[in-house]
Amino acid sequence: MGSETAAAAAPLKIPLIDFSETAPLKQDSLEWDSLRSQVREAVEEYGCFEASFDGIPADSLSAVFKSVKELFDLPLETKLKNTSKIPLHGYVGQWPSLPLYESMGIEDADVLQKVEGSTKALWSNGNPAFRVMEYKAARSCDEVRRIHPHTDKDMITILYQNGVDGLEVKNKADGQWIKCQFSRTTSFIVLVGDSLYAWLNGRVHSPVHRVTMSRSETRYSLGLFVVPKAGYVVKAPDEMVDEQHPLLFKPYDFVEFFMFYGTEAGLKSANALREYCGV
Ligand SMILES: O=C(O)CCC(=O)C(=O)O
Ligand SMILES: [Fe+2]
Repeated sequence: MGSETAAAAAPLKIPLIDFSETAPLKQDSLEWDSLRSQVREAVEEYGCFEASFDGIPADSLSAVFKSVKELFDLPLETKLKNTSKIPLHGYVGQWPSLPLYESMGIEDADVLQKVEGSTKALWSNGNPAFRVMEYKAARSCDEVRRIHPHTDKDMITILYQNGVDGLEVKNKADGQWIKCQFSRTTSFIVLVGDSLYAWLNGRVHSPVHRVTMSRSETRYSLGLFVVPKAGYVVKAPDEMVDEQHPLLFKPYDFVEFFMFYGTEAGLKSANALREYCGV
């Protein structure tokens, strides 16, 4: 009885999946099957999971955040040199509704080429975009919203942070906000985006998430956003559509949809993808 009460009161957590022990993975091995089932269950029930992977040297991780801090410490006019017509690519900041938030999307920089090189094998139709984000420390300790609730529009997002928590994911089962406490310094958060949800015709969950912080420490996060290449049409394969899973979205060009998302109507919409091409 006592333990049942304790379990009921325990804060909700997103699933933790450990990729460290099994690297490099052998396809169709027992470990492969077990990880595949864990990932499948996590993306169906939560739309996200914490991926722990200890294969990255600690000095690389600290060097990345040192460079990210230097990047955001640059004068505003320098940061504004990296702008883009595509929403959320290039420099984003100085928004009156999010005064403590800045981000820098890196498209054609050397960093991206390195990222692309190592991910091409995994996502041959993909075009990963890399974005680094800064959430400045607040003067008061009150909870302050740093990013409004939203779903990601891409296929998959992989996030890493500098040890300062803030990401919250809305639980599919009961709508409660789950605070993502990275349980290890070698953890990443993997989130399903709307385009994977559309491509798999609703078989995975694309979770609403936000960033809220009360700590008076600056948070840095790194995001790898896996998006389809320009001109790629996201279309659910026939085998994803049946009586129990009627087609949810008409085929759409990802970049054209993303441009719609960046318009006033797209940003205001509670569900931009449904509004753009819902059946
Ligand atoms: O900084 C984070 O942890 C999340 C950022 C995010 O949700 C986004 O950029 O879409
Ligand atoms: Fe997001």
